[in-house]
Amino acid sequence: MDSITPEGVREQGERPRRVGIMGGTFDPIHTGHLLAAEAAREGAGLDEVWLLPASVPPHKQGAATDGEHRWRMTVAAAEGNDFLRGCDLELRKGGVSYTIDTVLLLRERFPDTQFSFIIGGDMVAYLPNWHRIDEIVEQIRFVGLQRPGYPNAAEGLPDPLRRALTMVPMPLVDISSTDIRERRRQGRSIRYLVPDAVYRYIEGNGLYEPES
Ligand SMILES: Nc1ncnc2c1ncn2[C@@H]1O[C@H](COP(=O)(O)OP(=O)(O)OP(=O)(O)O)[C@@H](O)[C@H]1O
Ligand SMILES: O=C(O)c1ccc[n+]([C@@H]2O[C@H](COP(=O)([O-])O)[C@@H](O)[C@H]2O)c1
Repeated sequence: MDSITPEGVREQGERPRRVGIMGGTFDPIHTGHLLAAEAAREGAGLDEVWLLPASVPPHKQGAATDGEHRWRMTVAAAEGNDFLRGCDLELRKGGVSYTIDTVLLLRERFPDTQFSFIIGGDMVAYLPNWHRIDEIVEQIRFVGLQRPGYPNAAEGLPDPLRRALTMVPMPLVDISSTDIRERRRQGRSIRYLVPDAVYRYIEGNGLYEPES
């Protein structure tokens, strides 16, 4: 039975902190990522979202920009938002960033935290192909960002994956890191596609410029 304090406030005990992990290559981190983090936080009732840049992403071809630059852009993107923070666990570890390894480490380091992994709607259908996905599903939940006007990708998934996934709505934001890199190569503007602090970092460090 819950106790009633002298002030009449019911004490229900603390619930575990809920943290969403938003993993990505973040080359560079952009406004679409931040809107996704915020939609997941609100839609899934998360207390915080941790932005986790991968060291070597498992399913991507080609080398990503140096991890230190991607980390600094991630920190810059999180600036000024108390619900957002960077997590450098995969960059510190190095090598290919399989989510199962990260999840096991996080569970060990933060046993009282409830973790969810946030993924874009385009990723949901590929979840069954993730390395040791059966073990990941035993450890954490997923939050998928539903694209408006698109069928719910979760419905095609087998159980228990389907049960482990919560879909939340997010406005369609047609921004990708690939497009941002391409714009820089062509000398076109990327202003407002990335947060101002990230824009200044990219300009200040001459990132994604055409090879001279
Ligand atoms: N515009 C967007 N809206 C919603 N989710 C996004 C968007 N862009 C990326 N994501 C999601 O963010 C996560 C990390 O994405 P990633 O860092 O690979 O960015 P990207 O823009 O897709 O990169 P690239 O163009 O280099 O493939 C993935 O789960 C991806 O689905
Ligand atoms: O572990 C896996 O097999 C796996 C396969 C594809 C993607 N992921 C993770 O999903 C996140 C988004 O990946 P990406 O390639 O869109 O940057 C990132 O944290 C990856 O490490 C993980």
